[in-house]
Amino acid sequence: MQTTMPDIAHSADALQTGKLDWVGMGNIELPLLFASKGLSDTHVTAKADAFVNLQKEDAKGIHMSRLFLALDTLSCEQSLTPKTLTQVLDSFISSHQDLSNAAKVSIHFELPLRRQSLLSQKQGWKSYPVTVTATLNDGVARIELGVDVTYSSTCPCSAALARQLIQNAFADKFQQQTVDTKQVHAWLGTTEGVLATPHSQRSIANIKVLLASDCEEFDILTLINQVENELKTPVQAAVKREDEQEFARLNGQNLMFCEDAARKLKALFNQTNYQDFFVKINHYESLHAHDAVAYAVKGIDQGYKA
Ligand SMILES: Nc1nc2c(ncn2[C@@H]2O[C@H](COP(=O)(O)OP(=O)(O)OP(=O)(O)O)[C@@H](O)[C@H]2O)c(=O)[nH]1
Repeated sequence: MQTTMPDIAHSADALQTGKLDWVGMGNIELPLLFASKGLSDTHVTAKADAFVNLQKEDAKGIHMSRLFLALDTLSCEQSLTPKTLTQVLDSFISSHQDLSNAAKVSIHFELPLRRQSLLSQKQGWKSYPVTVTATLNDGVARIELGVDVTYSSTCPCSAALARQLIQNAFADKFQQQTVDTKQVHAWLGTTEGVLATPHSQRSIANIKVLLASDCEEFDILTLINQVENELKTPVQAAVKREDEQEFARLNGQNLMFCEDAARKLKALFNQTNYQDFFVKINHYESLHAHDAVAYAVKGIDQGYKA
């Protein structure tokens, strides 16, 4: 004899009634094919958080399996694009008629990209943490793209202090009026000559941009290239000595406090078509045990808050 299975979400009373902002699942394992302009579709091992609101006050709960299965269709039958993401959200809501009128999905993954070395024409893999978040509220979709870009920042204050020590050492060493160029050249090549170096640190820019509402494809490559070209000192993949020397030059010519990095990216994003942007700069100090941090947003009404 076949018995009907209990369906608590439909039949049971809520212990306490009331609306909820978001209900769903976190950390869903989700292999995906990520599609983005200028890249071949890339298999990524993503984790997703999926939610709907619960606006029916006396409903026991939402139907988690319906969210899960909509994401599974995205994983098995489609690639991740703004359009398929919006379809997922549509399906979250259409499968929760009477219960929900808002849906949200957030997908995180590491995107491996081939990156060119600075001078030696070599290439290597570099992985970028990417987050795609989409919401659908009363039929209005909002898609944002987030990425963390790692770079090196050399302290301008430390560089000035180091230069002063070098000047003082030079004055001590070469007290005569005229100096022999060859002798100075050789001396500059010793650790006695350049007796101090400024400190620099691995730094991370957390970027979030709100895509234009008619955006049909992701363009993560342009976003990453824009940020790296602006900061000038991204962490490298393949490095030969000539690349390392160029990296040292770029660091010396692009000294920056966290304020400088935040202002540069703010100026950059103010010239783009993104509806809104959020920047958090983290300089993981090597001078201090704490971090230097700066935030910047576009500053529009109802937009990102710092
Ligand atoms: N709503 C809700 N479901 C949960 C929770 N934890 C686990 N689940 C389980 O998620 C499972 C899937 O729920 P449903 O989507 O309603 O499953 P179903 O009734 O087989 O699917 P439908 O026939 O489409 O309604 C159920 O077995 C729930 O017990 C929770 O905290 N809230």
